[in-house]
Amino acid sequence: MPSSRVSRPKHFLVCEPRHFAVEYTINPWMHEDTQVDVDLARGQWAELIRAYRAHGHTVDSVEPVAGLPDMVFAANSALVVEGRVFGSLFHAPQRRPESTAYETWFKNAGFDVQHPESVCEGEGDLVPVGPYILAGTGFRTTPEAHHEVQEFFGVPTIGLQLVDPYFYHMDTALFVLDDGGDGAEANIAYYPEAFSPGSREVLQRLFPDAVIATRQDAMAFGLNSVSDGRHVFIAPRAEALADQLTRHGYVPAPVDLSELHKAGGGIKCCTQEIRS
Ligand SMILES: NC(=[NH2+])NCCC[C@H](N)C(=O)O
Repeated sequence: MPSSRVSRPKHFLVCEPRHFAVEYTINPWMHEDTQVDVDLARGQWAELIRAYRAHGHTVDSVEPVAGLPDMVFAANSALVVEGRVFGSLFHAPQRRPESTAYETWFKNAGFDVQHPESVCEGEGDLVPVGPYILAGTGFRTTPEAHHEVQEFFGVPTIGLQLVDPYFYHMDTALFVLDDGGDGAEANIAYYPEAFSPGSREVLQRLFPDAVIATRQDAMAFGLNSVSDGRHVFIAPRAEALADQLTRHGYVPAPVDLSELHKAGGGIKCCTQEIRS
C-alpha cells in the first residue's frame, strides 16, 4: 500500500563540520585519541543537507568557528517555537562559546534570544510535540531550565528522566514522527530503557501508539532521526526501526553520519529546527 503520510516543509539551521574533532570526552561515545577524518565528516554531512533540500526543506547554515569541534551539533544551540528563541547554556565549558556563535546568527536573522539561567542544551533535550514540550534531564539540561522553558513559551513542559549515559541527550533516545501540525496525530518513536520507570509510564500515557525501538536501533543512532511527517532521515544501521517505520506508513531516507557518531551525535544532533 503506498504511503498516505504527508510531508511538511521545514526550516533547518546547520553548521558544517569544518573544524570537527574529538578533543575532549563529555559522553561515553567520545574517546581520547580518536582520530577523525574531517573530509569524510564533511562529505557525509553534505549528503544530509542534499537530502533535506531534495525533499523540499529549507536549510540555513551558521559559519563554523575554529576551536569549537562540536559546533556541528546545531540542535544544542536553542529551541525555537513560533519564532521565539530560547538559547543554550552548555554543561561542558568547552562548548559554552558555541552559544554566542549561534546567537549571532539568530540576531542577524532577526530573532531575539532568551538566555537560560540554568544548564540547557536546546533541542538535544527539548522536544516540542503536539501541545507539549518534552524535556529530558539527568545528564545535561536541568529541571530548573525546564521551568524556564515552560515560563518562556507558555507551553506545558513535561520533565523526563534519562538514566543511561549512552543516551545523555533525549534526542538520542526519542524523536518526533509527527509533530501534530495540520491535523495529523502527534506521535513519537523512542527507546523506553533510556528513561526512568516513571518517565516511561508518562510516555506510554501520552503516546500509546508510539513506535518502540530496541537498544540496537538506539545504539545505531536510529532515534537521532528527523521526520517531516512522511520521510524519516535515519541512520542506515537502524534497520529494524526503519522496517517498523515503513510498516507505519513512513518513508525512511537513510543518511550515514558514522564519522560524527564518534562524537556521540547523528542526524538530529546536526539539525536545529526553526519553527516560525
Ligand atoms: N543533540 C545532540 N545529541 N548533540 C550531540 C552532541 C555531541 C557532543 N559531543 C556533546 O557531547 O555534547
